[in-house]
Amino acid sequence: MVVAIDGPSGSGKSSVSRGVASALGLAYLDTGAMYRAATWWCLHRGVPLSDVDAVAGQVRTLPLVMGVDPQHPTVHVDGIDVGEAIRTTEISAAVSAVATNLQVRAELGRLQRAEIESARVRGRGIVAEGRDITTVVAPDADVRVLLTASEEARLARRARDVHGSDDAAAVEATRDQVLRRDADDSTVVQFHVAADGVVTVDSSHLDFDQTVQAVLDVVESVVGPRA
Ligand SMILES: Nc1ncnc2c1ncn2[C@@H]1O[C@H](COP(=O)(O)OP(=O)(O)O)[C@@H](O)[C@H]1O
Ligand SMILES: Nc1ccn([C@H]2C[C@H](O)[C@@H](COP(=O)(O)OP(=O)(O)O)O2)c(=O)n1
Repeated sequence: MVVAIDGPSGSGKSSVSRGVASALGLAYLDTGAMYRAATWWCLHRGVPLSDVDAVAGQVRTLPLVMGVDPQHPTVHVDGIDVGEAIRTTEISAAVSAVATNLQVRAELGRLQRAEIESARVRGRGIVAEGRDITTVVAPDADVRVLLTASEEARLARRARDVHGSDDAAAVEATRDQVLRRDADDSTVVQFHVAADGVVTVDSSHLDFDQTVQAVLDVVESVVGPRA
């Protein structure tokens, strides 16, 4: 089974997808981490992100290994564990420049399809999450979900993650990496409105466990009850 989940920043894609994958015994692919790893690789190699062709060339050499265990997802580039390095504010601020490069999207989309196919062939199935999984990377997925949440809820969640608080100052400090990044990313991929056949789950008024359950309910409604 392939489950595709898209949505904006802070909607809960990564955490909820991991919860769903764990509950169903599926692999888990964080495609945002692949764009972050590509950004890290270009900066590590001194490639200016404004040079579209140089970035695309560098990403074609990306020696990326994604660990797809939902309990312990990992990201290695050239043998280096970059799991923490790709979550820094520097990468969060820079990643849209790489994610809006259409040559990069073609290359990473190819890698993502290969990961999904390899999970399918191994008979394990996978939950893949990002911005264009339901529409471009795996439009034929068995289950397709758009996970949304109000701007207010998304900002508060990210503020708690990054600053340990959701007071006004923390929310303001988070605005760039949530709303500006979504606005930039939206110029090349549409993840605010569900495409045909994609089920919307709005997590604004749900807690984490309720959101995982809501997605599991969608899975069950599409593929039937689990054995
Ligand atoms: N339904 C929810 N209610 C409250 N907090 C949530 C919910 N879903 C996710 N979170 C929390 O919000 C934060 C952002 O979630 P994350 O999975 O990183 O979102 P995304 O991958 O969409 O950016 C995390 O700390 C996560 O635990
Ligand atoms: N399938 C995808 C996944 C992520 N991206 C882009 C969008 C984001 O700016 C970056 C990082 O994604 P990530 O899911 O880690 O972002 P969050 O911080 O969880 O909101 O990559 C994309 O363009 N397409």
